[in-house]
Amino acid sequence: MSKKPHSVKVPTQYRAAAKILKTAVQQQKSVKTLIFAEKHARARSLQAVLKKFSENRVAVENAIEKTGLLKDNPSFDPSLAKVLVTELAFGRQELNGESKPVQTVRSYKERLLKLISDSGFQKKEPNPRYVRINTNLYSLAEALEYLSQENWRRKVLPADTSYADFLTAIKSLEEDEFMTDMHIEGVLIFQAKWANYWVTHELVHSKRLILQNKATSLAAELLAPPMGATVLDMCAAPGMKTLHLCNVMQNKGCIYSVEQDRVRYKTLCDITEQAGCEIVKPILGDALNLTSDSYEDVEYILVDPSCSGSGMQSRMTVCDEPKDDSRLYKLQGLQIKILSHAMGSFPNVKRIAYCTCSLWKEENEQVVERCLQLNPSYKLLSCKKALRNKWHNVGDKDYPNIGKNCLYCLPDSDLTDGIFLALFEKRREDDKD
Ligand SMILES: C[S@@+](CC[C@H](N)C(=O)[O-])C[C@H]1O[C@@H](n2cnc3c(N)ncnc32)[C@H](O)[C@@H]1O
Repeated sequence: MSKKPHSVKVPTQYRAAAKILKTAVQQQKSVKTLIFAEKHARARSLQAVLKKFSENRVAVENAIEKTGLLKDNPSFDPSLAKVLVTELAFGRQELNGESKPVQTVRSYKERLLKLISDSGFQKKEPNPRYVRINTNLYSLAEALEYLSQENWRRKVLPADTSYADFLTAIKSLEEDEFMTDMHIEGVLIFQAKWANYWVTHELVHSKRLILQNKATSLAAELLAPPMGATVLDMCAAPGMKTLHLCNVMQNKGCIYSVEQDRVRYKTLCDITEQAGCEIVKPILGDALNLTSDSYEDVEYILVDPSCSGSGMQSRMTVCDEPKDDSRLYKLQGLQIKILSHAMGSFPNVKRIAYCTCSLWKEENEQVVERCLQLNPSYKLLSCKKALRNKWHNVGDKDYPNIGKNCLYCLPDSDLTDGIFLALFEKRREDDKD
């Protein structure tokens, strides 16, 4: 009796990507976390194809539906179809092997590509690559000297440039050009095409340069603790803002950096040590348990609590993400608890910065509103004024006296990740408002 021939297997890489996609959609899990857990030798190529799918999801899903690929082939795994069509249209533009699913997608190639090009689908231009100088280890002068030696051209704008003109200048950066940021000293801006170039750069490995989005660098910039100050970072890991605070304070003073998650605490310790932070005291524990007995000297506090992350541009969205009210409600409760604890527990505090990488009002304006009600000894400062009015996006005007003082970074208009920021100051006895 003749043996049934073995069917040709789908290459592991496509199967692994499809499995991740399926789990991410069905279990609402983060693609990045799933890739990390996969321990697949080719994590990079998995990441590449899934990122391409996330960027071109509408076009891929539309083309699959209109060609009838899944209807004609009912046993075809829809996640695998999405991976293969993405690779064919937006990735390597060819498929490996002779497995049945690969052959099927190849047979639809012309129709798929025509539908995608006819749809006029325009991929959103990615935002620029921001690189921040870690002044613990490297100076602005050294960085500029290095870039000039490497033939990068610095695009310099006049000192009175408006914010709108600054944004236009970023959009028209040439391939070999870079700019320095108009709000945060030591933030360098490159075309998005250099994103991966910097990931593997020696200056980044040695922590002299830090890959940190401009939006998240605004928190330490606006809190602005002076040299020698005592600062409490209540939600600190992995430590990006602790490190920036350390730079703002020129590595002089004291930063208590609190993190409750043991694994993330270890990362916080490693990063701050490698980055040359001499004033950081990492603390493993719940920030809600800190009392003024041990932290009476705290003058400045950063509150950057866990949030929905809805503003993060590096997240890979692989399906429609409806607003999850019950999750937001829980997060809001924790955010109010932590910010209110910051306001109520430390007698010598002068300023507090609250930030989230969420664009939901529930985690932003509503938290600020509630904490001001609970802690009337604090008032809001205008973030826009602190940026010399060179800013466009503020909070929602439906929150009187709150919205206008808060700040949003919005991906499409500010060319950054999406974040929210509020800055509080302790009232003096004679303060009216
Ligand atoms: C948004 S992340 C902070 C990012 C960090 N500020 C940075 O810039 O790298 C929030 C962190 O706060 C931690 N966290 C949440 N609630 C906490 C609490 N009550 N006490 C201490 N850490 C907390 C979480 O484990 C998480 O690592």
